[in-house]
Amino acid sequence: MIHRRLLQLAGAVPGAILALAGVGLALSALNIVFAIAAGSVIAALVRGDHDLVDSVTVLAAITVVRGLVIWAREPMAARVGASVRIRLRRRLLTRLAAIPTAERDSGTAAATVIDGVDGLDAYYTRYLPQLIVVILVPAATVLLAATHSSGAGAVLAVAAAVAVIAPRAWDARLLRNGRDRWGRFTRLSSDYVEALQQTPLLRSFGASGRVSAQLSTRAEDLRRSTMAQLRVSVAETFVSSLALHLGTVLAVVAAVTAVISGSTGATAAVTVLLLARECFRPVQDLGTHWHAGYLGLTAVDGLDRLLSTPPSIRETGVHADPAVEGLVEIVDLTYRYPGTDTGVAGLRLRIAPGETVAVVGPSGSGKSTLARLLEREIDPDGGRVRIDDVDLREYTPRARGRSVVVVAQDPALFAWTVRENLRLYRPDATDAEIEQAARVADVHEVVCALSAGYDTVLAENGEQLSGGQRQRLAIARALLSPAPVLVLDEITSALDAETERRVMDAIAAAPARTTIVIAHRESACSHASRWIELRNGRITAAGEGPPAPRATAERAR
Ligand SMILES: Nc1ncnc2c1ncn2[C@@H]1O[C@H](COP(=O)(O)OP(=O)(O)OP(=O)(O)O)[C@@H](O)[C@H]1O
Repeated sequence: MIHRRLLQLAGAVPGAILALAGVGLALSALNIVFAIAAGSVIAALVRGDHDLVDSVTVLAAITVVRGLVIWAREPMAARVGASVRIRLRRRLLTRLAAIPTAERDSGTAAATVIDGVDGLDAYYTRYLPQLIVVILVPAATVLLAATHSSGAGAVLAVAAAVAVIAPRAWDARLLRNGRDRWGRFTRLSSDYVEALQQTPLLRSFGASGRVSAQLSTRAEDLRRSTMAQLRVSVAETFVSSLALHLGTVLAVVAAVTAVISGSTGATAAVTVLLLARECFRPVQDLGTHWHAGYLGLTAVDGLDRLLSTPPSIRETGVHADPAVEGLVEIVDLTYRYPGTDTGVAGLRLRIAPGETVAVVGPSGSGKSTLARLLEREIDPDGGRVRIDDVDLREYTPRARGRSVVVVAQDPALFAWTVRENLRLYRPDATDAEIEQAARVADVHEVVCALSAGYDTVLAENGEQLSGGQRQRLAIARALLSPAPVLVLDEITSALDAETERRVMDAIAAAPARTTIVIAHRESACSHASRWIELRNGRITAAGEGPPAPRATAERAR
């Protein structure tokens, strides 16, 4: 089955598929020559002719060349497969990066990017090249067999056609079952990812048993769906094999009948038998590759869905120079989450270079949405954010990353060394600069206490650290960034009052940057020269200096 969408998704593979098909054709040609040569050797033996040195040399040479071709084909197929997988994964990951975190389903995304793409490998590198071989080789073999016995040629032609065409009757069903199975598989993956992420929570609420029962039900659903698919697959293979075996027997019977009737020589029967094998070999191989490759076919919907999810942002900016001053202008900024009435509306704010502005407001008032817009995780429906007179959308991703850094409340850390994590925004930061940033963020002592200090490899998302330690590492990482605009989104929520004061004092004492502090607690805003208050996505109050403590407490309600 040729799936046009899969060909489009793979990109520039037709050349590579044709090359692999060429190798397959060369192998089949060698097999056919071998069959003809072997037929004449056997016929010569039957005739009592023992001068077989030349013929045996030819057979040995073909065997060696065949071995070499097979040896060359495997790395070639592996290379083509790897290049298709890399290209597809790059496209998928680029698209995933443009989908806001809240709209992603990690389990489905992981299943699609890992299993779905892996499943396609066999389709591109085995099935499609073999399809070309199947179109040409059986036809050539039938013609050759017909020169020895027209009856045998006719039988082979019918059997090969049945073996190739009959299983297609099940294709639609197979694809339908495959899609159903893929849907169940991705659902199970999502549930597993979620259960693994939330294991401590589930355990503490005594919900592990319930979730594990739900996982068992989903796993059973998947098993049933897989068995249904296998049943169709077995029926299809049975019909195909029957055609191949009956075809071989009937072709030989036809050739032997021709020999008995004297219309052809004894060599013909042997040659037809060997040619029948070569006529059906590609068809059998196609069946095998189909079963390996159609797993990928069933993933095509998932791939397509991911690739056609509209990105929340389009990277079309060409402004490659990062901002230097850090002048932030928010002009009539409006964003509504799709299908809701929530977000932010008509925000206007001008922040001078080096100024610190606090953004306060009750939960759900739009503070993090503003941070997302400043980071360009999402694009506004109306209005704009300008940094140093350039619209955020006009920066290239690299220039934007060097202009604004957002530190989130629950920052992401990688399973790299502490040093590599800290170098995220500035790969060329020296060890001394890294240590200095860690001291400013009050996390140097914590890092030194780790088994290998700055060379300690963190667990996934820095899970061996406390929430507050992770926050401070993220602050140190942001301080190392050359970006002149820093957005701190509830970064001290996990710190005690004393550590929060030290960290905020140190940030304020660090070289001046434009800083936007989003916080519930007034203690995090003590260095602000101005504050604004958001309610229901709008600026409802503003003032000079840090926000008043009482007012902040009221706002947080
Ligand atoms: N992905 C989303 N899809 C739909 N609505 C959302 C999404 N994220 C946030 N919202 C809604 O947008 C509004 C603003 O949310 P936002 O996260 O910006 O609030 P916040 O002020 O940062 O709250 P908090 O102080 O609790 O972090 C809320 O009403 C929230 O429910």
